[in-house]
Amino acid sequence: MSTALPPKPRHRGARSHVLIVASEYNQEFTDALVTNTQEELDELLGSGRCDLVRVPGAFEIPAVAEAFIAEEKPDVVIALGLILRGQTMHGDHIASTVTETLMEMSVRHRMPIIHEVLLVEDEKQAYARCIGSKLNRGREAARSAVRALDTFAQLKRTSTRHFPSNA
Ligand SMILES: Nc1c(NC[C@H](O)[C@H](O)[C@H](O)CO)[nH]c(=O)[nH]c1=O
Ligand SMILES: CC(=O)[C@@H](O)COP(=O)(O)O
Repeated sequence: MSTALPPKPRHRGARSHVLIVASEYNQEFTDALVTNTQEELDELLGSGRCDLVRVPGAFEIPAVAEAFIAEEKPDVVIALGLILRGQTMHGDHIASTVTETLMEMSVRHRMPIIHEVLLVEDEKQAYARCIGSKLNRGREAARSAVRALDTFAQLKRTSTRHFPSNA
């Protein structure tokens, strides 16, 4: 287990468009994830556009993110959700298919998609990651998004092979 959040990055890029897609299931925890992500983004990015879309459960995150990517072309997507392991494998199935789909989308669109759709054993683990400050995955998501934005912006500036519109 990681016991420390990544350090706060310093954003060097231009105004960015961030899209947060967050599920509502386990709402006490997912609302806290959203709030922590938004607060950290405000601090790190300052200006820029940040849209928030809520969906019923984690399973709905990839399809809605895909639709918004096609329509709105954000610079980065942050996926937030909380899957509490139940008595069956249902939660595990959701977690693995969401993980695989988000990765596939990130590679296909060549854009950063930050994955904080958490799979936890119990409410204690959920509290520590969504509400507590030490392991907060909302804060972590925002920091990862800002770092990824800078990495992709740098790549776009220098690469004409991967981004032919630079040529
Ligand atoms: N059990 C959890 C779910 N289940 C709901 C699914 O994500 C989905 O909405 C449903 O199967 C209809 O397609 N979702 C979570 O986000 N967290 C859970 O713990
Ligand atoms: C309904 C769900 O998605 C989830 O809570 C599954 O729980 P369980 O595995 O106990 O049926």
